[in-house]
Amino acid sequence: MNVCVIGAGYVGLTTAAVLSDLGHHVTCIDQDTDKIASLQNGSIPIFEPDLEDCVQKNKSRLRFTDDLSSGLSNTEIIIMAVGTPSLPDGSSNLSFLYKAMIDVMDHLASYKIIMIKSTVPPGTNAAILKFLKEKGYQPSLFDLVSNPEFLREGSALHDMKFPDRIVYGLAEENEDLLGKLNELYKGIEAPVIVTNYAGAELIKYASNAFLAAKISFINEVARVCELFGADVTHVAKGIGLDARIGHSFLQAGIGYGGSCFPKDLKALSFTAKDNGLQPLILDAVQSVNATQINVYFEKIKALFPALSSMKIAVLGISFKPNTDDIRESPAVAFIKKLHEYGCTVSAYDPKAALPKELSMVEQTETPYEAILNADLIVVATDWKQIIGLDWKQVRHIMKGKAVIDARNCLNPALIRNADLDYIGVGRL
Ligand SMILES: NC(=O)c1ccc[n+]([C@@H]2O[C@H](COP(=O)([O-])OP(=O)(O)OC[C@H]3O[C@@H](n4cnc5c(N)ncnc54)[C@H](O)[C@@H]3O)[C@@H](O)[C@H]2O)c1
Ligand SMILES: O=c1ccn([C@@H]2O[C@H](COP(=O)(O)OP(=O)(O)O[C@H]3O[C@H](CO)[C@@H](O)[C@H](O)[C@H]3O)[C@@H](O)[C@H]2O)c(=O)[nH]1
Repeated sequence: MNVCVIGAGYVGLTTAAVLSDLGHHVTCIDQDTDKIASLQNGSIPIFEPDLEDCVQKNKSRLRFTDDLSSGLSNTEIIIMAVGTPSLPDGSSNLSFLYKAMIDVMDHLASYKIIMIKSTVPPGTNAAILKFLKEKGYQPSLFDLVSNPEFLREGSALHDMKFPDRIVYGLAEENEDLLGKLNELYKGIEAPVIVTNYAGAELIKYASNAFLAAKISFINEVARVCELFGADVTHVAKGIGLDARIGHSFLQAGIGYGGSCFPKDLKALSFTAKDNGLQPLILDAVQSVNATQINVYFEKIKALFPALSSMKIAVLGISFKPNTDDIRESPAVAFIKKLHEYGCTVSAYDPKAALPKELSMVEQTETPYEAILNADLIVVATDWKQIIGLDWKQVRHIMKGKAVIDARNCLNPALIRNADLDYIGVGRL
């Protein structure tokens, strides 16, 4: 099939790469001319494992352009993967999506399937359909499908090739349309859920909210563990063995970040309130997350009264391992907090860079440079390169002895064996 993907971000690029790998001819369009120029030169603007290889492998079927009209010709399916970031009030900024929809509709000369892969609050697909009809675009020229995406950064290609489910939200039952959609994803084995627009939109939001709830739950349990001298990793293992609960998303730490959970929780909460419902659990999940960094910070302050005059090595900048994405990264928030408190911070990450607003903070090429003469270390992102450091060497070059495991990713015995002090939250 000929497919067009609008938006060359994490989701757009992954979608384009995977669909071309399935044998489709894909045009990926972005309004960011620099991004497109770099893609046309074979350079992938983000770090995502396997993405570059997949793009390279399928380059005969994959094209990047900023020219919508050339990109849309001969296309059967158009996939919207533009950003839907938070507005200051917590609602979703849908302006990129509306603009992209209008641009596409203005170029439509024959029937197309338009799929919205961007994450949008319940009610959005129906509102867009109504908006397009009111604008006078011919309903016979297009079908609008909600097709939320569940990939994780750091394992995006794998997640899209082996999804837990494929979800289609439709305006009404339509066997021909479903046939085309199944052709698009032919080669991907997954249960297919067909529902209405709001159902599809809510499957996406409820999934993210549930996963975020598991994280905030275990983070709150870690705080309780701290009171009673229990190890939260033992508790997580113990509860996770109950098949009804499961082990995943029970790693306590400095909280969830990234481009999705924070914004999607805010947007779902906003949408509920906007429609007269007080979302008690969603708000509690966010409150625990928003205060989790403070829990670590207060603990460090209590242990080290001279904190503000100390040199601190923060290992990890990205919001999670295997990505260079720093959107809503708890590591970045931690670095900011330490810097504002007066500490001298030296940060390291295998792939991510500090944001411009923290340009006064030193970022080193290697973890050992950051650690050199540090009074204490904060492990803020659980990269395997950081977990696997030579901790005896670390002890040798740092000034102090304390290692704060803000991701519960280290083996305390290994750290203590290196004559270092292991400090977690809810850890023995
Ligand atoms: N990042 C993830 O892990 C992930 C996973 C699942 C779903 N999502 C959802 O997918 C959507 C995209 O997320 P992302 O992380 O890829 O975003 P992103 O910010 O990385 O990329 C969005 C891209 O869209 C482009 N764009 C914006 N308006 C455009 C227009 N009118 N025409 C052409 N291009 C335009 C931007 O230039 C940008 O390159 C969001 O709704 C997000 O919530 C993201
Ligand atoms: O036990 C855990 C698991 C995760 N996290 C943190 O939670 C955040 C999100 O992690 P993850 O879900 O792995 O990353 P994302 O790439 O943001 O993916 C989420 O958000 C995407 C965008 O909506 C969805 O598509 C995915 O299904 C969903 O997992 C990160 O800061 C992690 O460090 C924890 O603190 N503890």
